[in-house]
Amino acid sequence: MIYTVTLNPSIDYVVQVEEVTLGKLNKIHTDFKLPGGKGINVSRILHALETESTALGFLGGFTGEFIANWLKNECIDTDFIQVQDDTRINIKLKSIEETEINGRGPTITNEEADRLLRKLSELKEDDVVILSGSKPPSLPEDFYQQLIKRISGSNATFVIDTTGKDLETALSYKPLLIKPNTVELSDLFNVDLKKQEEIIPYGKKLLELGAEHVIVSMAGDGALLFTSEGVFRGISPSGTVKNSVGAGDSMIAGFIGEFMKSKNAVKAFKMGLAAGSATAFSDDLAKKEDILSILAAVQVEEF
Ligand SMILES: Nc1ncnc2c1ncn2[C@@H]1O[C@H](COP(=O)(O)OP(=O)(O)OP(=O)(O)O)[C@@H](O)[C@H]1O
Ligand SMILES: O=P(O)(O)OC[C@@]1(O)O[C@H](CO)[C@@H](O)[C@@H]1O
Repeated sequence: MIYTVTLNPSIDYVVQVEEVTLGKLNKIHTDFKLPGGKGINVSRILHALETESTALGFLGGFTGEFIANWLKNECIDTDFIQVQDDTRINIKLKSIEETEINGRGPTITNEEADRLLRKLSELKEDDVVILSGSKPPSLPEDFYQQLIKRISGSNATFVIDTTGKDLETALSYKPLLIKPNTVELSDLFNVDLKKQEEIIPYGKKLLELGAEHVIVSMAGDGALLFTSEGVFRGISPSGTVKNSVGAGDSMIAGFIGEFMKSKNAVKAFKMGLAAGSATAFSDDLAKKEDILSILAAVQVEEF
């Protein structure tokens, strides 16, 4: 079974404003609301690709209800811990450039946090848990580590898509996949990585530190896959970018959905690249037909 964990879900409030002027009244051209949060996005793409998962994490208030209803309508299995405080609203402002304003997230009480920890003590060996996104600040600093210990204690595997210390600490527990983007990788090693050649030694280092597969995503420039078999470069197909929010989550879902079936990392990487680009070319997350039509155009070569 695949589980996704979103500690800090959101309503993504997507607003289009022709030109934003700070300090003035700006009128919205179009707007819409989507369920957001990285693990939830992964569950939605997995479902689009006909791989079922259960979405876990914390949801609260009217905003949490919006997300729960949306996922129910999409027939996605969920088992969220209900919290007292409201789930956050993240603003995705589309203008000449894309600007994101993300909330800090609700207060999670110790009792609510414990309920999630207990849930993750009941896993089976062949379960995979995808841990994605930021933590609300009220959770303990080492909360991801506490979750990973439970997962590893059940001999289940995990994927982690987060940043900084949480990502660094997770490596020694041998994640099946990590997917930093270029900025996140640069931050992790306190360097400024720009070219693909510069990224290679750091991707390899992440394998040495414990990750089984590493994808370094580079938005429109594609991605690099690092495995014990070698390093592979994936080229993104070109298209009209509508919304890059969730492209990284789609890439993880594409990879894991395919890897769970074939155990073939290069084949899974191709599906990840297709799902990432298909989402970048869609208003919401990609649909199955968009992903499959892009898959044929995805190119992967050994680096
Ligand atoms: N502009 C684009 N054109 C084509 N493909 C894209 C574009 N942006 C993203 N993708 C695809 O999606 C993958 C993941 O995108 P990106 O590197 O932006 O991840 P991310 O930073 O984790 O994104 P996010 O946090 O917005 O979900 C890329 O490696 C690429 O395959
Ligand atoms: O604050 P986090 O958890 O790092 O990121 C949250 C978020 O920006 O990530 C998703 C896209 O990847 C969005 O749906 C959501 O708003």
